Amino acid sequence: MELFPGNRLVLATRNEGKVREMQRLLEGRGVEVTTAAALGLPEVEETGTSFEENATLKAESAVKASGFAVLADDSGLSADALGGAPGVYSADWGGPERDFGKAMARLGREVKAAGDDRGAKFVSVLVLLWPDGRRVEARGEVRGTLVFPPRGEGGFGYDPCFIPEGEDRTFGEMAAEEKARFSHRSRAMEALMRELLG
Ligand SMILES: O=c1nc[nH]c2c1ncn2[C@H]1C[C@H](O)[C@@H](COP(=O)(O)OP(=O)(O)OP(=O)(O)O)O1
Ligand SMILES: [Mg+2]
Repeated sequence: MELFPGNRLVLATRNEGKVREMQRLLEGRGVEVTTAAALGLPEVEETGTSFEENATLKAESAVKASGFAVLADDSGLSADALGGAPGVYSADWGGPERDFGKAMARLGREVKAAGDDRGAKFVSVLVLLWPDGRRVEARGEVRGTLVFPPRGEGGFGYDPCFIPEGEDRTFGEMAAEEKARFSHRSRAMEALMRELLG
C-alpha cells in the first residue's frame, strides 16, 4: 500500500538547508519528494508560539494548496542563558535578509550579558499531514554548547556556533552526513518513522 497519495511528498519549507537534510533523510524510501518552492506554494505567516503550532500552520497551508501529503519542520535554537530564546523566533533573528552572522553575533552578546551559560539545544518538530486529515507529529532535540565566534562554513543558520554534546567541532565544521548523526532533525525524523511504520 502507498504511504502517500501518488507516492509523493511535499516538503513544506522554504529553507534550502532543511530541504537538503530532509531529502537525505528520506532517501531510499521510494518516495518522490518535491518542495513548496518547486510547486510555487504560498508563503506562510508563522504566528504560532510553539514549534508544534508553526509546523502545523505550514503543513496545513501546503496540504490545502497542493493536495498532496506534506512534511513540515519548525525548528530553532534555544539558549539556556536566555530562557530558551531565540527558540521559535530563531529565523526572525536573522532579519528579513536572513543574516545568521548577525543573528549569531546577537546571540553571543546576549548570552554573555546574561551570565555566559553556554548550554543550549536545537529542537525540530516535524508534522506529516495527509490530504484526508491523517496526521503524525514528532520532536527531536540535541543538547550542546554555544561557541563564539562561530566556526565553520558547513550547514546553515546557527550551525557554526553549536557544538553537539560529546563532540568538539561545531555543526558548521561537520560534513552533512556527520551532522545527520546527531541532529535534532534526524532524531525527529527517526521518531516520525517509528510512529509511521510502528
Ligand atoms: O539544523 C539547524 N542548523 C542551524 N540552524 C537551524 C537548524 N534548524 C533550525 N535552525 C534555525 C535557523 C532557521 O532559520 C530557524 C528555523 O526557523 P523555521 O521557521 O523553522 O525555518 P525557516 O524559516 O528557515 O524555513 P521554513 O519556515 O520555510 O521551514 O532556526
Ligand atoms: Mg520559517
